[in-house]
Amino acid sequence: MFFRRRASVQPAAHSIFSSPDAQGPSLGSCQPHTHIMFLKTHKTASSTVLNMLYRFGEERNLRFALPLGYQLGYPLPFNAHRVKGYRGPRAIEFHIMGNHMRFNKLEVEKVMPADTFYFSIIRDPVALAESSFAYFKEVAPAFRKAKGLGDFADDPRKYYDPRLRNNHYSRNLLWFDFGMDHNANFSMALAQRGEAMIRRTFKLILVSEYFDQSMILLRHALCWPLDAVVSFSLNARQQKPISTGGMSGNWVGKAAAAAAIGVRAGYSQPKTPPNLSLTEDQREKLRQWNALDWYLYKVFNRTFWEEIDRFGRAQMEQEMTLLRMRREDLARVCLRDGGKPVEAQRIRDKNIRPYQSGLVKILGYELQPGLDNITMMACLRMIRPEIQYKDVLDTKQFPRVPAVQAQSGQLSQGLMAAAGGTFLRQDSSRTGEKVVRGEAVGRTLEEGEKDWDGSRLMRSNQTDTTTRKRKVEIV
Ligand SMILES: Nc1ncnc2c1ncn2[C@@H]1O[C@H](COP(=O)(O)OS(=O)(=O)O)[C@@H](OP(=O)(O)O)[C@H]1O
Repeated sequence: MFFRRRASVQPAAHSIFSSPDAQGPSLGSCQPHTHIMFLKTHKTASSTVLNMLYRFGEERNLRFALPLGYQLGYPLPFNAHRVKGYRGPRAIEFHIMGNHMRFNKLEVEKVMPADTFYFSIIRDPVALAESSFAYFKEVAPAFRKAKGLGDFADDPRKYYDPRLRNNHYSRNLLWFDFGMDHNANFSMALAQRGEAMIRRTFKLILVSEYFDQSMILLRHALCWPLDAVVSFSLNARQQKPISTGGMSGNWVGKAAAAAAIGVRAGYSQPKTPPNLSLTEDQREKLRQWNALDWYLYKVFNRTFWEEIDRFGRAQMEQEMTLLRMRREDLARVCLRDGGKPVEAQRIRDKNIRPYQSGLVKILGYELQPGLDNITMMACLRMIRPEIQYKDVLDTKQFPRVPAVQAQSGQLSQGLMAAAGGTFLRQDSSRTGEKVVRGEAVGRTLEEGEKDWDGSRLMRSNQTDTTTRKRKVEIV
């Protein structure tokens, strides 16, 4: 039985979110899809897409198939037991699944209903490599050893060892995320088999470079109101080099900064920004190195434009105009400084600072001051970074029992510092190192066995009786 209630926060009558523009052009008599699986590929604008799913689901009290940590077992192939609250294949209880995973269809089908709409997003492998190099430079050994992306592109095999953990970020990352062997030699037969596998499952493949067109196709496929697909770009990289010195030059994560707790040696040292410049020859070499991804990009890009032709180019133009106007209107209302993304340490509200990775700054937003409560909440949803948003949803889906923690006194020192209703969770599951500040929790954790990546799995006394393990990651 699905859990459905009226949205807890309705836009106020005078709020921009309740204006007729929020609905967008008519979609006819279709019913909005609420069973959705989004394969969150890396460095493809997937955090922006996930934010929309989070908002849509939260506003309608839909249930998310959330990870125990921040990713669904990634980079291991997905296993249904990675979903918090999973109670076996016959208990289908989730509406939306969208956190990072390495796709594994049979396991996903244990969690999601049969009528689930599957979609994903891809990006040009050269642009994806730039983003991945900047973000995972310190995490993927192949990138770490290279001076710049150009050096890597010139001779990837000099840097690449397929046996080393996290090197998947440096080769055919899309192919890997779709659950296939990213080290396989390219052949047309193999590429076509992979393509066919994706087509069998995924009803829509969006293209990051055509984000607005993607949103219009998505809105029509899901039968969603316009506002549900209006977004501000999240997880964007600052394009200019970072300054050095002080916190501004080496921002290390909000909880780490706030709590001054251990970060990996050297992480707080000033860093030279990575050299991402590429010659045309190097770009071509990257396409060859990522030949499986390049194949996927070409074939699904073609399909994407065929879909737009079926949709109608003129109608696409009209709807994109409305989408962009709406985004500008919402930015004017919601965002400070005319909506420009800002460096994390300039964001006064620490709870909405984006997680930082690699040698570049990841930008976020500040809310316009003085908003009424309802508008403020709706605006906040649009800019809340992925990690913090997952924590909010987790707390809603799994309300915590404060008494348990107080009674047990079993809190693992250094792993969680519960004070004043907050705790620090150290998470290496997503990219390598990460420290996240969460809201009040009332659960007891005991140290358990180690997970595949060396991070610890914790036994958890939580209200959800079926989920026994909770990952608490060590920096
Ligand atoms: N709306 C929109 N349109 C186009 N591109 C966008 C959009 N939103 C985010 N981005 C860019 O996507 C990159 C981040 O991707 P992800 O969120 O998938 O990264 S992650 O894997 O979750 O870390 C990151 O790319 P780079 O800036 O090149 O690193 C973002 O700028």
